[in-house]
Amino acid sequence: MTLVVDVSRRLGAFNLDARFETSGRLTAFFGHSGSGKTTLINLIAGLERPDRGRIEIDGRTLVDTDERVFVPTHRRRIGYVFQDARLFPHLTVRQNLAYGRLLSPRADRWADITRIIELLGIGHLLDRRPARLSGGEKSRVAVGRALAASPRLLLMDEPLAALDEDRKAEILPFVERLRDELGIPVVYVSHAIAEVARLATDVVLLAGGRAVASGPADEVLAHLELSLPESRDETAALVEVVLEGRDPDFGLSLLRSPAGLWRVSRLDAPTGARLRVRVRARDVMLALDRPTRISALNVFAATVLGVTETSDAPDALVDLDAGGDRLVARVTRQTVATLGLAPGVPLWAIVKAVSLDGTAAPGRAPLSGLAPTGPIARS
Ligand SMILES: Nc1ncnc2c1ncn2[C@@H]1O[C@H](COP(=O)(O)OP(=O)(O)OP(=O)(O)O)[C@@H](O)[C@H]1O
Repeated sequence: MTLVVDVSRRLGAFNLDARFETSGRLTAFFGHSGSGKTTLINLIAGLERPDRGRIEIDGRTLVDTDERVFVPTHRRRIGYVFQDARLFPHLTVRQNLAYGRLLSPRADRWADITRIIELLGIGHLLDRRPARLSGGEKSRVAVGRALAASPRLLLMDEPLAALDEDRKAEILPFVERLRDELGIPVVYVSHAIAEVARLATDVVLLAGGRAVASGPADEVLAHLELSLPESRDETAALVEVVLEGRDPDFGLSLLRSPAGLWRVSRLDAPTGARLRVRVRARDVMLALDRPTRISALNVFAATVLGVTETSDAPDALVDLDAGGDRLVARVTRQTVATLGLAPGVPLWAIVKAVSLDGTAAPGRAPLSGLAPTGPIARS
């Protein structure tokens, strides 16, 4: 799916003026509160009209103010999961799902309800009414009802916002299954970076009503602070690893990626699990000589790909290639000068900590078995 957006919309004092294109399997709209995320998905869903502009999905125009095209919401075939589940309270789960199905024209129905029920793990809830469901169960049923309408695109507006951490952890694997097994493109609104890092294949960053960056998740998050200076500490590389096993002597988990072997605190996942770890720029140090006798366990040979000055004057971001893995380090501009950091310079990257968001790598996810661990593994 390719989603093309170029729209303006004024709401009181707020001006949305966003332009981007995405073909992601799961595109996250990430931005702080009030940045325009909900306004944008309301425009895509057809719940609001832009003052100016155009929205297209796979070449099909949904809105074009110049051409006076406005496809009404019910003809767009877009599923919408709201922050609150908005289930019909007087209907059972089964009837809520059946209602979703009724919304789709017979000829366009691809949704297999049995498969959706299995995928979301809601088979045991079918005869209950929403009042007898937990928050997490309501969210899963709301996703099921949206899918039952055989949408071409699923919009999810902070579907986990009302849930506590345990319930969130329960739902995230289901979102991963949607992304990886159902093949339906998802736009997922969030202001939680760990969720975005875990789920997104692509990211659109919103700030003050503008799309300030968009592209593959790893590229956007590696330069996050260039577009959102306030998210400085979250600037990070995403590294796909395989859990190779456990170090018998010290109980550390061993992760393998093209850069080499990573040692992190014990991770509760099956051997062979494919995971995505987040390596923050602030947690990577650089050395021209191979460091010896240091406390950090994860030291990788790398080459400088580029140096970018940040808006914070003393700092720079250094992009690195570590055997095929992309890493990013934040150092001072003085360090750039002293070490002579420039494209092609070989060096050593010392990783001080790795974030484990209970993350399954997009497209190659194990379906279960990964319980989220503490957020940071010191190494
Ligand atoms: N109908 C309206 N009239 C006036 N201002 C509005 C209206 N709807 C939204 N706004 C304003 O537009 C801005 C963007 O709102 P929006 O809900 O799109 O942000 P958001 O990024 O989704 O925020 P959050 O993460 O808090 O849900 C906010 O400043 C909001 O107050």
